[in-house]
Amino acid sequence: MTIRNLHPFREQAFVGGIWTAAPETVPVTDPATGEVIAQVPHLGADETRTAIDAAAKAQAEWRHRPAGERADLLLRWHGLMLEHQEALAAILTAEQGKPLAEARGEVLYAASFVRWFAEEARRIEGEVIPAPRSNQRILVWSEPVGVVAAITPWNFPAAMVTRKVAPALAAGCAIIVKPAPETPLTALALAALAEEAGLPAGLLSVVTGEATAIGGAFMASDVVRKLSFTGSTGVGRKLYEQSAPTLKRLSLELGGNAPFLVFDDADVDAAVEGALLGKYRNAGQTCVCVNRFLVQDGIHDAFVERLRQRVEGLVVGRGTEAGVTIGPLINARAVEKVEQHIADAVARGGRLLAGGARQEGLFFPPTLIADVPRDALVASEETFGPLAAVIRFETEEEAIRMANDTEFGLAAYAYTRDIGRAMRVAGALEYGMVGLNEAAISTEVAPFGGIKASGMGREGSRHGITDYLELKYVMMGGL
Ligand SMILES: NC(=O)c1ccc[n+]([C@@H]2O[C@H](COP(=O)([O-])OP(=O)(O)OC[C@H]3O[C@@H](n4cnc5c(N)ncnc54)[C@H](O)[C@@H]3O)[C@@H](O)[C@H]2O)c1
Ligand SMILES: O=C[C@H](O)CS(=O)(=O)O
Repeated sequence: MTIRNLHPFREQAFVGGIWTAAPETVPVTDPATGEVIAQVPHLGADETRTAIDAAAKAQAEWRHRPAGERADLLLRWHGLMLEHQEALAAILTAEQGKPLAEARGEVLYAASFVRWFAEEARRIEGEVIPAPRSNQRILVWSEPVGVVAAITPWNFPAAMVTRKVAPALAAGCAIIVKPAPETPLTALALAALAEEAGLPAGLLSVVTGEATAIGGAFMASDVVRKLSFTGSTGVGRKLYEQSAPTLKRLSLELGGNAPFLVFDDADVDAAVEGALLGKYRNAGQTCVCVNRFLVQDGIHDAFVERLRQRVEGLVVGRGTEAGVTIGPLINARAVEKVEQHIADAVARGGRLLAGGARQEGLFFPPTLIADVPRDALVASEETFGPLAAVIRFETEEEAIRMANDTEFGLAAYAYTRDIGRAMRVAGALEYGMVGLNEAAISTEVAPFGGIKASGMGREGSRHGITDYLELKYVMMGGL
C-alpha cells in the first residue's frame, strides 16, 4: 500500500500557512527497501525567513488569545491525531522503519504531549508578592517567549515534533520546525492536521531542505527568541555557539550513554524484560536506550543467559510485517557505527553471544556481547543501534563510578530489590532521569531531559511549558 494515498500525507513544505513546492527536491527513502517514497522541497534561508516573518505576524495575535481558546485548538489537533493514528503510523514506519506497533505507540505518545499542554495552557498562573512598602504591590506573570525555532531528529518523527510544538502553542508562541531530512513526512502530516484543526496561518511552519541554511537563518534572526533542538551533542554544541550573538533561549535534548545496573539482589526476570525494552526499542535508536549493561558478579551468568535466550527470539524485518520487533537502521552510517563497536569490543576480549553481523540492506540483528572491557568504545560512545554490551562489576561503589564515568547524563537504570540501595543509587547517578526496576520511563507527565553533554531544559510535565515563557513582574506604587 502506498502512503501517498493516505490523508494526511503531504510532500510539500508548510511555509507561513502555504503548502510550498520547489524546483529542487530531496528524496525520502524507506530504510527497509531503499525505495524513494516521496520528494520534499529543498528549501533554504529565504523560505525560512518567510516562515519567520509569518510566525511573527501570527504570534502577535495568538499571544492574546485566551488560554481556553489555545487549549481548545490543541485538543482539536489531538483528536485529529487519534482519528488518523493508522495513517500517521503508516507514514512514520515508511520513512523511519520502526515496526508498525511501535509507530502506533509513538503516535499516541506524540498526541499525549498535545493533550497535556492543552491542559497546561490553562495553568499559566501568576503571583502577587508582598512588596517592601505598604503602598506597593508586586504582580508576577508569564508571557510567551515569542517566535520559536525547532530542529528535530529522525528517530521519533512524531513525538519529537509535538514535544516542542504543543508547549510552544500552549504558551502563546509561534514555531517553525525543521525536521530531519530522513523523516520529514510525519512532521508535514502533523502540520496538515494542525491546519485542519484551525491553527491560524503562520503559527506553525515546517521547512524542509538544507539543514545548515535553514538552521543558519534561524540562528541569525533576532526575531527567533528560542531554539528547541533534539539531536546529537555535536550539533547541539554548534547551535549553542550560534545562539550567542542573539542570546536565544535554548532547550537542548542531546545524546546519551545510558548505564543499566543489575545488582545481585535484582529480580532477574524483571531485569531481563527491562533490558529488552531498554535496549532494543526502535532497534536501539533512542536517546534513552541502554548503552552499557553493568552487571554484578553474583547475578551475571544467570542474567546474561536469560537475556541471550530472549534476544534470540526477537524478529528482524520490515516494520510493516506482522510480528517484526526489530526494524532496519536508518542509514548505512548507523550500520557502520554498530559494526565498529562490535569489532572493537570483540577485539578487546568481548564474548559474542548473539547477532554480530549485518544482514541485507540496513537490517542488523539484535546483538549481545558479554565480558566487554571497560575501555571499549561502547563504554564511552553512544552506539545508537541494537548492541547490548555487558560489563561486570563487584561492588555498588564501583558500579556507580563506572555508570557516571561518561560525558553524558540523560537516562540511567538500576535493578535491585533493596530499597536502601535503590535510593542510594538513584541519588548517586548523575543523570536527568533514572528508572528503578523500570525501563519504560518516557512519559508526557514527567520532566524529560538530561545534564552535562546530554543538554539542558525539560520537555513534558508542568516544567516543560516554562521553557516557552518569560517571567515579568510589575511593581505597583502609590496605592
Ligand atoms: N535527548 C533526546 O531527547 C534525544 C532524542 C532523540 C535523539 N537524540 C539524539 O540525536 C542523535 C540522533 O539523531 P540525529 O542523527 O537526527 O541527530 P543529528 O544531530 O545529526 O540531527 C538532528 C537534527 O539536526 C539537524 N542538523 C544537523 N546539523 C545541523 C546544523 N549544522 N544546523 C542545523 N541543523 C542541523 C538535522 O538535519 C536534524 O534535523 C543521537 O545522538 C540521539 O541521542 C536525543
Ligand atoms: O530518542 C529520544 C526520545 O526522547 C525517546 S523516548 O520515546 O522519549 O523515550
